[in-house]
Amino acid sequence: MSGDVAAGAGREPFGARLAAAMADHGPLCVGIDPHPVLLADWGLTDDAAGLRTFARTVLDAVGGRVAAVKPQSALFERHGSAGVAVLEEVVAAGRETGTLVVVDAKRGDIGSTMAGYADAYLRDGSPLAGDALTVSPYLGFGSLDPAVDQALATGRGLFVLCLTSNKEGHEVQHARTEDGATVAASIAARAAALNAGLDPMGSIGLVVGATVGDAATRTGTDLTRVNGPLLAPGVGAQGAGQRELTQVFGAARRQVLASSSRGVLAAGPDVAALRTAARRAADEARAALA
Ligand SMILES: O=C(O)c1cc(=O)[nH]c(=O)n1[C@@H]1O[C@H](COP(=O)(O)O)[C@@H](O)[C@H]1O
Repeated sequence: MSGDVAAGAGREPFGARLAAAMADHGPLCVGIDPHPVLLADWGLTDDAAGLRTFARTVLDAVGGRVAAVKPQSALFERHGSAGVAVLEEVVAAGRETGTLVVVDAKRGDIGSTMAGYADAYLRDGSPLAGDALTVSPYLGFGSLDPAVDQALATGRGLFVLCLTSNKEGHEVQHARTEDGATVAASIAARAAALNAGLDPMGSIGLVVGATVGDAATRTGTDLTRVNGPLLAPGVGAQGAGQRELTQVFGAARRQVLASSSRGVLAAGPDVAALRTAARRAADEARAALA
């Protein structure tokens, strides 16, 4: 495994593609999270047909206009194979719009099983393979090796959970490892090693919630050395805004891809209103992270 494996299928590495998309459209990822309550608000049924209309509406509004979209797998899986089939359609349709697709499935397992997830979410030709996948390193960062290898070989990316936006995350992420470093700091250091020397940035990103306050400082997590994208959920519905983005990321802010789901989706189902909400969120993120 190394950080400079050539991208497969002639595709530029994810880190380079994301850097270009963020420069073009602003540092915003719009989450496609079809919560039951949102489906009801939009006048849609809580079934596969409702999911399809919901996701297509979001893509009509923001496809080709934002840096990335992030379908939340759990909310498609709720409907079993019919929901997963819609997720596959969303991945394909999102990629056709030219917007990068981050599949938010937070996968993590022992290495041999992780290879299966890597095939499912990161292999060329797999119907669930977007441009990047969220993964969980809490079975040990090395357990993610199959996903790292597959991502780097196919020009895809990973977002590894590091300092998550939920209030319980500190129980694990602030704990200390055998060498005395915090779990979060050691995860960031492993990502940094994989991204070292890559320009404009590597493809192994981290998830650092915009809600975590000064957790990076308190855990000794040096985000400025990661040289990879920092996905920052928590913007909007979880309470983070421009001030939090600036405070949490400091000197690492140029690597940040702010992520908002309900904060944008609440403007639906009107396509123009969704587009305006996404534009506003992207402009705010750009200003906060400039
Ligand atoms: O990996 C994620 O995207 C993620 C990590 C994290 O620490 N916190 C977090 O909220 N998320 C996801 O980001 C989305 C947040 O949605 P909103 O709170 O509606 O903006 C959900 O799909 C979450 O699962």
